[in-house]
Amino acid sequence: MEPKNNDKQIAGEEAVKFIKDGMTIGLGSGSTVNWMLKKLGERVKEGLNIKGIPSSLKTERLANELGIPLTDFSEVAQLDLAIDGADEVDSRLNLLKGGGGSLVREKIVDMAAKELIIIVDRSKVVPQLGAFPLPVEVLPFGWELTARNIAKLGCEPIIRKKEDQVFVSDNGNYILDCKFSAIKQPEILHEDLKRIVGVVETGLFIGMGVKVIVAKNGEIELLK
Ligand SMILES: O=C[C@H](O)[C@H](O)[C@H](O)COP(=O)(O)O
Repeated sequence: MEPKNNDKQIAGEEAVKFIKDGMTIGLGSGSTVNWMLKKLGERVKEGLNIKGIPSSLKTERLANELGIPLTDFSEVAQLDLAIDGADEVDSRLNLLKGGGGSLVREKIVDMAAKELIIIVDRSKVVPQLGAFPLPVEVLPFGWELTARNIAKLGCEPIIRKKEDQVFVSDNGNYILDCKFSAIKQPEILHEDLKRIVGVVETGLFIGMGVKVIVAKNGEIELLK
């Protein structure tokens, strides 16, 4: 059996086949996207003419190292394509994202794209979202109160930490990882969370009409 990392690489590299000359591309975040960026960097060196908008500072750094030209929303109103990873994909192709803490910028970038391709290994495909704790980005001010209000929706929010320090997102905010027993109605949960003052965005990406490239044991499957 191929190691899982290889499947991330296979899914990432497959997505680059959808990138055409002249496109403006949303560049997602995470380890699977990093494989896509490496392949895209090679294509750019060979002469492919594209511009990307990164969805995180990490992606921006890697894209710069790889020589991928970048732009931003002061110059671009709509992206031709966005390519992003996910932590879970359900049977209706709803997504749970934000394991790396990049959910807000990812949602802005992904929603600005005419087409969104999600790249995952098979372990991310689940019948129902929610085994992975749902990342919710919140304002630092009063985050404890925001967390108590979120808890009323049926979860125990945990403040995300990195090396014993509170994790701070690219936007200067905190992330609450919210473990619900199951997320049966993601649309409703997303709306309920967004009504809580202090919540910036949730990691639920619902009904975005995505194509999903799934790699399993070296084989590719396309879900849409
Ligand atoms: O905030 C991070 C993003 O939503 C990632 O796209 C997601 O966590 C998947 O990451 P990976 O490809 O590393 O599993």
